[in-house]
Amino acid sequence: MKGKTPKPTKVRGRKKLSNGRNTLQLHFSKFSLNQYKPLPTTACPSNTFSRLRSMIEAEANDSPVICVRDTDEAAETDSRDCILSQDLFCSPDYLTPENQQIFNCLAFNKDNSPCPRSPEKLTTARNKRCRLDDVYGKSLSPTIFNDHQQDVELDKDSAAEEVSLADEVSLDKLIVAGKPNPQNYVSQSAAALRCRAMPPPCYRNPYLKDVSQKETDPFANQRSKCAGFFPKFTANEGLSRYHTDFEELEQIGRGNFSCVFKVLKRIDGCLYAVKRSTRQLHLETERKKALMEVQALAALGSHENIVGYYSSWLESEQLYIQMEICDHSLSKFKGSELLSEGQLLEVLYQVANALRFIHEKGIVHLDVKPDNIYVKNGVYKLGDFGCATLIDNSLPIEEGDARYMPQEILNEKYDHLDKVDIFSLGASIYELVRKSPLPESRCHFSNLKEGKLSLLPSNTMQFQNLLKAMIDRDPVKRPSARELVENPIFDRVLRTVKN
Ligand SMILES: Nc1ncnc2c1ncn2[C@@H]1O[C@H](COP(=O)(O)OP(=O)(O)OP(=O)(O)O)[C@@H](O)[C@H]1O
Ligand SMILES: [Mg+2]
Repeated sequence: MKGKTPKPTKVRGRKKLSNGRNTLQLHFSKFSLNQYKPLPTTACPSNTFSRLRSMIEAEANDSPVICVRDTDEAAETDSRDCILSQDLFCSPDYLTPENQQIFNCLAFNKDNSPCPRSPEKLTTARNKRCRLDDVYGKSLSPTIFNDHQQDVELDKDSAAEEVSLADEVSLDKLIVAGKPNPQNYVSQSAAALRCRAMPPPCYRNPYLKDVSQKETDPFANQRSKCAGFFPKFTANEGLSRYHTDFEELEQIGRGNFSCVFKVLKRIDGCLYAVKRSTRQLHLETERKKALMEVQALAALGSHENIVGYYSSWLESEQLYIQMEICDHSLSKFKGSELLSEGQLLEVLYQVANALRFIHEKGIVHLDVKPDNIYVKNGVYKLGDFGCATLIDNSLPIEEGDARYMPQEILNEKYDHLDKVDIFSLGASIYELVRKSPLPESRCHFSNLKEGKLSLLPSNTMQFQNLLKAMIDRDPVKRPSARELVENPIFDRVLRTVKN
């Protein structure tokens, strides 16, 4: 079709551009990386490259055929073919000479010409063979890989096989060599590259029963054979997503398991909080456990009184969670500033609202405490879902800070998990009223766990009775989150908000 840009097709590691009528040929087939010496900018053959550029433009404009033959081999090739060297345009980064300046000469970006596209995935036998060659290290100069690296030999029979794409990344056929065959080998770097090509597994979100029934990992078999090859992305390798995407400004918090940083996201210029696990999660079981926090946040979706969740990823075996940034947590008020009853009712109402939302979704928090309630522009938000679990007791339970836990959970009775959150919220408010931290030792806080509150002379009886109900020894007698937000005591709060 006139003016239609031809679709690139990958042939034997080269890019073919042809619309059948107008043809453009570019040959660099003898352009070996070993031979390549970067040209000084002044010595750049600008004529050749400007011709190259005008040919590409002519091709896009459906102009007449122009052929440039830079090599002898090019002359032998069918003039209807149009080949751009795969080595030139589609090499993995580690093959590219460090100081390569060829694109400077092409200056493609100046006129916003599109970047060369990655080759499309083909299923032809020729293509697969070509890729197999790569695995065997034939098509890559051995000098590019480190010769001193340990070689891994491939099963010879597999050389003739047509492999599927999944097979390409399979190391089923790799056997640690007794005697390396120089023809049939793949260096560890190449094997590692194959492993890198595997997408990470899809974890099942246990909080979304209907959506993700099972984990999907089509590469599970191959993955197990790649142990030791998985990349450990670090800042040193320049592959850190954290450092690529964010500018770290300052540390704003630290918990038992993580550090939280105030960061600037480079691409959108906005501030976020990024929480990074302090421990490295070496085992899959550890990773899955840590992931439950983000899975809970993701399953919940957004709510004004829950800290906003944006994204998460694993890097250097640590979990990173990108969240909405808040001003500070309520622990700031412990023992120092006095919060009025009106302010405390505000906290109570908003956090109860968050609890109502999460309980209705079948999730419980299990670590409600002032440290995990954040404030942003006067709005209170529940954060740190590291202990979140399902209300129906179908997931493992790891209770949070023992100071805020009711007796039944310490006795491992998990029948009313939603009421555990109610108790913890009551205990948190009680702590803020008293301005002194709840005692660490068990005997000292046994009164609270018995449902006993000391008198709070500066607070109304209505307020004290509500707190007392929230920390009742019997979980059944505690109000639910819904009953809590519907309590007439909050009419005051709502009236103030409306005004
Ligand atoms: N989104 C946020 N905005 C502002 N500060 C935050 C945010 N998230 C966490 N923080 C701060 O970082 C501290 C630690 O965060 P968090 O409680 O999530 O870590 P943790 O290791 O899971 O803690 P814990 O010891 O309670 O299990 C919080 O108490 C709070 O002060
Ligand atoms: Mg915390």
